Formats: sequence, structure tokens, C-alpha cells
Amino acid sequence: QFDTNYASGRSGMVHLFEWKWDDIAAECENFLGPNGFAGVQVSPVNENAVKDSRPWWERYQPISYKLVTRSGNEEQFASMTRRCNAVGVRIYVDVIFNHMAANGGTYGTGGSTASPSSKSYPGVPYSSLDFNPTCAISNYNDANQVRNCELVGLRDLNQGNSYVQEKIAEFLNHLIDLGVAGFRVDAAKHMWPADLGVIYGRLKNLNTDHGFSSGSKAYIVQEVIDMGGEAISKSEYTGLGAITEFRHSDSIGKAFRGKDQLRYLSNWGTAWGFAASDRSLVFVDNHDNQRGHGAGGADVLTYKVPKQYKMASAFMLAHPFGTPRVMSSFSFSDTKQGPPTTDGHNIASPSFNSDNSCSGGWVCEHRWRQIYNMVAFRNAVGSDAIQNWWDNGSNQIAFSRGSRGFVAFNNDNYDLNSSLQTGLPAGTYCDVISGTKNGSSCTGKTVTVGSDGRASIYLGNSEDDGVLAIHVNAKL
Ligand SMILES: O=C(/C=C/c1ccc(O)c(O)c1)N[C@@H](Cc1ccc(O)cc1)C(=O)NCCCOc1c(-c2ccc(O)c(O)c2)oc2cc(O)cc(O)c2c1=O
Ligand SMILES: [Ca+2]
Repeated sequence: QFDTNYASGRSGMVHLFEWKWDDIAAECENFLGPNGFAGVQVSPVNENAVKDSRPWWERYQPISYKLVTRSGNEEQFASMTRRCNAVGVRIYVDVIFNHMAANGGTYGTGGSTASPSSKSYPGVPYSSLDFNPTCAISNYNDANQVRNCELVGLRDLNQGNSYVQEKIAEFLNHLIDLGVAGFRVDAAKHMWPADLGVIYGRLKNLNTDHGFSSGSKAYIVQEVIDMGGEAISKSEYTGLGAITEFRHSDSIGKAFRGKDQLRYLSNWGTAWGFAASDRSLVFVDNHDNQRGHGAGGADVLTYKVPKQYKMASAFMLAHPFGTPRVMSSFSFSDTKQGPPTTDGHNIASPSFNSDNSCSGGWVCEHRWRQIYNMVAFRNAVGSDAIQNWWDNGSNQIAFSRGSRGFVAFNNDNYDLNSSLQTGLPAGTYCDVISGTKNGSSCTGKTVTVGSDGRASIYLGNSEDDGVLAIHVNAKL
């Protein structure tokens, strides 16, 4: 269903891609809880095929539903959900039940063996009776093929089979027992909506021992890559749950790369072809398209273009549309390389610098001040609508969120230097992009709002960050 199950006053989901469960638990307690984050999307929890050189996509090749991966085991997973829920941070699991591992010398991260060529996965168990007849997806304009044939050789489960439905429901309900708040359903486009409806209908209520109100249902985000032009559209899935809105990632990338003028963002939302706000999980980049070949392609912004990335992230977090998810990456030069390891196999834990940024091969975009301060901005403005939209006719824009927050952007190649209506009560505010509020002073810019709500806003075009943001919780 469509409710995120977030604790009140919190927003901002972060995808801690490839993090280990113990490290996520610590991050909930040390950083995400204290900074008002609402949830974490974790990497797949079920046993996956071990591939040579450990590419990141091996975790999308299930061997069984045993909770043993390079991120940890069931006990560590249970401890993570307990510790994160205790500080108001929810856990969402990336679940893969469209398919099982493809061919190749195959054993799993939990030691199970499998024989994809004979469609035998004893770790579940699944046999050839549980799979669709072997055929390859070659034509994305044939909806039957996209659902019933194999995606790049991955053995295609038949979710219309009652035994398969039972095993999938058992797997998801086990995670619900362990305290999760919802799921990111991988490759949903490759499964029939009717079958998904049956499976979702078999889910238990969330576990009230973890602080969920009784009767709560799992938040469902379905990965449906729909950039238009294919037989299958996201609207087939938005009645069942939310969907990953890839058009948001593509459009925000184009806008902040200067391909579309920022003034056009004044009607950001369904007018841009996005699904309804409460059905759209939105993001600047994700684990797949940040590597350039996923949906959105070359226009997707990543940590590799930091100024534009921070501006786009700030816009996403300042704007009321959709449910934002912040990508937290490991650095990569090769698009298939996996997470940092200590020995080529065991994932390395992130290490932290004195300024709270990460090192050791982890990028930790969620720990960039310009990003985590905008999660606090989103919390401060609540559901207030956009007001006081201003633009200069090209790439300088500004708007307020009711009378609780104000944000300005400059993507032109000259300074923004104007007196603008902020919508805020008179007073002195700290800009939370160039710095933060520290006791009774600002470590970055200070903005004085007059009794008429106007303030002089300066954003030099050569500044590190092309954004300025103030809100009522950063007021002196
Ligand atoms: O690049 C990749 C992996 C990409 C990938 C992985 C997980 C995702 O959630 C995702 O969205 C993409 N995989 C590499 C390497 C690879 C992996 C497995 C394999 O049998 C063959 C090759 C690759 O080159 N893949 C082909 C292009 C990407 O095609 C994939 C898609 C995909 C891409 C675009 C679409 O419009 C679409 O509907 C599906 O989804 C996956 C989902 C999975 O659960 C596992 C996969 O292997 C894949 C997947 O290969
Ligand atoms: Ca399928």
C-alpha cells in the first residue's frame, strides 16, 4: 500500500547500497536518527549467487530465501531492524522474486548449491515446475514476453503458481516478523500485476513490537522502469503500490545539467509525466542508473558531478512532490565493480572523517551537509504547499514552503542578487547549504528577513553550491 509507515516528523529515505547490517544499525543510532531521516533501503537480504570478481549485480541473482549475504546473517539483520526502529528509522528491503540466478558455476553466499540449467534451487526448494518455459525477452513491446520470458538469462519464476506464491509470501512475512516497514520489489515490470496483487494480499500486518500501529501494512515500492515507448506502463502497478519514478531521475538530471531551464520546474510533478505524488518514489540516481546504462542514461546526475548533484538533491528534498530516496554509494570506476572489501570478498565497513564524511571507498552522499540539512528542511516544512515562486526567466528560481522554509537556486552563469519574498516571519536565519546553525550563530551565510518577508538573496555563480536554503528550525 502507499503509506510509508514513517515515524512522525521524519522524511528522507536513504539507500545504503551494499552496507552491512551491523554498520547500518550503527548509522541509524549515530547519524540517521539524530538527523531526522525516516528510513533505509537495504540491499537484498536473501542468499545470492557468488560470481567471480564479486560484481554488485550478483546480489540480484537469488539462490534461496535464506537471510545470509555479504551484508550479514539473520541475527545481524534482526538486530539492525530492532536498533533502527528504536531510533525512529524504518527498514525497507530490496526483494527479488521475479527470478532466480542465471547460469554459471553457482553456489550461494549461504553455501547452498543450485543448478540454474536444470532450474533446480534446493535451498528454497524450487524445481523446474515452478518456472516459466525458457525463452528470452527480446521485445519490450510484447507484454507477455516481458513477464513470462527470461531477463538476461535469469530463470523466470511463475508467480501464478500457488507454490511459488506461498514461498514468496513466506519469505516476505518472515521479514515482516523481523520488523521491516516495507519492500522495494525488484523487476516488478517483469511480473503480472494480478499475481503481485495476490502475493501482496497474503502479507501480514506489520510487527507492532517494532513500534508500528496495529493494522499497519507494508509500504510497497515497485521497480517499474517506464520511460515511455514500451508495452508496459507504470499505471498497471500504481493501484498496487508506489513505483520508482525513473522519469524524475531523468528530468531532474536534464534540468540541472542545463538542458532544460530551471524556470520550467514551476509545474514539477504529474505535469511532467510522473505518476501521482503518493505513488511516486523519487530519486536523483539509483544503484543501476548511476552507472550510466540504466534508465535515464547519460543525463542522470551522480556523486561524480557534485555541484549539480547537490542542487538536484536539494530541489528534490525541498519540493513536496513524491517520496524522496537519497542514494548512498560506494565509489566506482568500473560499472560492474562491487563494494569495497577487506580481502576481495568481505565487505569493508565505512570509516568516518572528522567532518563526518566517509572514507574507505564509501561516498556517503547522505552525510554531505547540503543533503542531510535538506532532509531537516523537509522535516521543518511538513506538508506546506509551494508559495512565492520566483524565477528570472532562465535558471534562477526560488520558492517557499508555506511560511516555514525558503530555497533559491542559481544555475545561470552570473550572480543571483535580488530582494525576494521568502514567505518567512521576520528574523535572522542560517543558510543550511553553505553552513549550519550552531547555537546562536551561523557557520555559513546569514539571511535577514524583513517584516515584509523579503530578504536580499545572493548566490554567486561560482560558489561551490548553487543553492541557498533557510527554514524556521534554522532561525537565530
Ligand atoms: O546491469 C546489470 C544489472 C542490472 C540491474 C540489477 C538490478 C536492478 O534492480 C536493476 O534495475 C538493474 N547486469 C549486467 C550483467 C548481467 C547480469 C546478469 C546476467 O544474466 C547478464 C548480465 C547487464 O549487463 N545486464 C543487462 C542490462 C541490464 O538488464 C537488467 C535489468 C533491466 C534493465 C533495464 C530494464 O528496462 C529492465 O526492465 C530490466 O534488470 C535486472 C534486474 C535484476 O534483478 C538483475 C539483473 O541482472 C537485471 C539486469 O541485468
Ligand atoms: Ca517474470
